[in-house]
Amino acid sequence: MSRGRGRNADRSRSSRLPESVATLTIDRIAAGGDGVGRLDGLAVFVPRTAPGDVVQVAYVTHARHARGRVLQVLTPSAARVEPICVHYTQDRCGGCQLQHLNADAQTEARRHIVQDTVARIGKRDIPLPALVSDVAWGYRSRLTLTLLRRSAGWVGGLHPHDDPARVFALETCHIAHPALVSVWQTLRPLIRKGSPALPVGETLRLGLRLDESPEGAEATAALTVALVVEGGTHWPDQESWTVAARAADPRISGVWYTPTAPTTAVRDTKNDAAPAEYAPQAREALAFAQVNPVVATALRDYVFDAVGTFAPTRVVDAYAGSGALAARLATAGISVLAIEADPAGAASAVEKVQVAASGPSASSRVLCDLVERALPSLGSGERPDTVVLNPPRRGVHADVTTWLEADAQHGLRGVVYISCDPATLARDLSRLPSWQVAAVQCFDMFPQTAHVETVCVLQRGPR
Ligand SMILES: C[S@@+](CC[C@H](N)C(=O)[O-])C[C@H]1O[C@@H](n2cnc3c(N)ncnc32)[C@H](O)[C@@H]1O
Repeated sequence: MSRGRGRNADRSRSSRLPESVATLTIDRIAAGGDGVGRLDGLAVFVPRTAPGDVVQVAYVTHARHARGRVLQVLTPSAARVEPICVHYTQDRCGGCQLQHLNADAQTEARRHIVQDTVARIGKRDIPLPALVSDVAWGYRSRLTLTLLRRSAGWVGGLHPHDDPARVFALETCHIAHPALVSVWQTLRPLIRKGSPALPVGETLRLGLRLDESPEGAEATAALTVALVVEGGTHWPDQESWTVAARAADPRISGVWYTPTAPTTAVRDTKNDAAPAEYAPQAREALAFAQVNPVVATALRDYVFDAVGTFAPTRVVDAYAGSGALAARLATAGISVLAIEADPAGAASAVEKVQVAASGPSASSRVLCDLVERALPSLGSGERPDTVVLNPPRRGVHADVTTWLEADAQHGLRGVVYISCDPATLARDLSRLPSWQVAAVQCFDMFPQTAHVETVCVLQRGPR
């Protein structure tokens, strides 16, 4: 996250600073997906390069590193392949970072990103993690586009990696499920025309989300797609727009609208204090379904087994989403406390856990609260022996790591941390000196990108 902000700040500074030109060899892929080479010890980050490339670059030096752009590939790496998406080359689409690398090179890049980041930020040495992979294309069950108002109508698309203020018109996306792409192609004329009107505003986000996991669906033709429109102040024409959209494509199951800056009040179930404010980022409420359902199933199995290694009787499932793991643990006879801040997610978790809990897991329950507030206020009889953490990209609040470190938690035997951002995982590990990494495994949830999902199993002991 911080690296993303850093890159944007670098980008705007770079546009004002003079460039130098040099030839360099790319050694590795850094977190974020840029290739890195060295010039007299100075690390130069160059997007869209491959380990082994010899490139001529124009670069700008910042405090402790430099950022470059390729002028010419002098000797291409053997790991290079021709990207299959026209937007990757023609529009420099920022959605994928590694389409120009073959599958093996992508796998190595993601494994090393995790290992290097944990060493650099977390100050821990871990073995090079294995990566569980499945399909490389058409895997995304969600597609989020930016809509920009034009003099007449709207343009909808994604941002170039080197110009986040610009939006190019998206025609296709090879990592999104074909049903999403096909619904988007049907919707484009309606959006371009701007009638019926979209919400009142200049910039909107449009999310397309498969209602059902493609695994479970008989065929792509049977899939339906929910639309989530975000931004603007209000949407007087929502009803007529919805009618027009569904007439254009009957696969659209519904249209949800959230004006700019959604904020949800979180009920303090403990002491009835004034509700805390919880602002779901990037509409986390609608993100319960994993982006890549096939790999998500492998990940859930791994997490379930990892929890089992601690022979738990009482588990906290923190950042529980809609409660799939909590319900599975309760079905296995484990008493679970699921904590989820989003009221819609928590409500869905309540339904699942109620059905699953019986016998030894009958005391299972769901708390709609912030994890950083709920954990420190657990009573002594409620303390878990195992904790699952599955936070959003920003990682866990410092109060959570403080709680995991506290002496009072000595009954706690294991932590299973699921992370979609190696940098925040590494930061959180650096705050957990009394926990050692017992196992680490990566999941290829986002092929063609530099993103990777990591599960880190922690047990008590010197690091
Ligand atoms: C990465 S998702 C994980 C969801 C779920 N465990 C799963 O596997 O699908 C993170 C979840 O944490 C919730 N969340 C974010 N910040 C939170 C906080 N501070 N306290 C409690 N829940 C939070 C989000 O609403 C979201 O459901």
